[in-house]
Amino acid sequence: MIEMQDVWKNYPDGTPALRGINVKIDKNEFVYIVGPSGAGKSTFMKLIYREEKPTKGQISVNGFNLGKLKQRKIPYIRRNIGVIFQDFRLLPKLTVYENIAFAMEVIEAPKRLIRKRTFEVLELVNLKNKAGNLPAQLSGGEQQRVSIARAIVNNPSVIVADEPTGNLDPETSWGIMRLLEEINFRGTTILMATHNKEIVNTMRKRVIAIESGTIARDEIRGEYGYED
Ligand SMILES: Nc1ncnc2c1ncn2[C@@H]1O[C@H](COP(=O)(O)OP(=O)(O)OP(=O)(O)O)[C@@H](O)[C@H]1O
Repeated sequence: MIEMQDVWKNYPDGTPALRGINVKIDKNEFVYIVGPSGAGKSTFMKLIYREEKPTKGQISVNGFNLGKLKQRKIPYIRRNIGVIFQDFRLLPKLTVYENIAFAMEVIEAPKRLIRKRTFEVLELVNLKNKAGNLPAQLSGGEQQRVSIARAIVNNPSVIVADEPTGNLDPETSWGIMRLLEEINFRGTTILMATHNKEIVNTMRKRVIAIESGTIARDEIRGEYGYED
């Protein structure tokens, strides 16, 4: 469960990005974060995976207060939250297999488990046959599937996806959405920031709209609501 109480974020240069966010997201929800460019969506996500800290207010993930988190507990939170980006962010010199396994190596998982689990997620994203390829040898959709495999390999309870279909054509985007739906169905909470009107309006999930750093809308089976 994710909870924010009166969360504010000003960047060091003074830019106000979030202004008094209150929200609760339950285990197993699928939530779209929408809103105009610059509204604060990425900042909202970054606070959750602790890339940024709030200027004011409280954030908790699975009962852990992120503000009071001891340094040694940070790996636990990071492992519990998988992150997916628009530009994939795979390590270019590592193979598909190695990119995924690396996420388990950094948390010092046992070798045998790494091998077993990496093949398991490669199977789930249907890329077993590309295990030995480098990212540059894959299509955009395939690269995004590798990044999804990497995000879920440590069995996180939450996936944060910041415009995961932003660089993909419509058909490939739908493939990614089916995969995220499957992962959600298996019990992972998913937060996805997107500008994709068609996806939001077709899937009809919870929609949180952020405008000028505040929550302008929060609907259970919401719509995209903008024209871009
Ligand atoms: N590191 C930073 N330093 C200063 N200002 C920042 C920083 N990151 C974001 N901002 C500013 O904070 C505000 C919110 O940005 P954010 O990236 O969260 O918006 P967004 O809704 O994700 O936008 P987009 O849809 O274009 O990705 C914007 O005014 C932006 O310029």
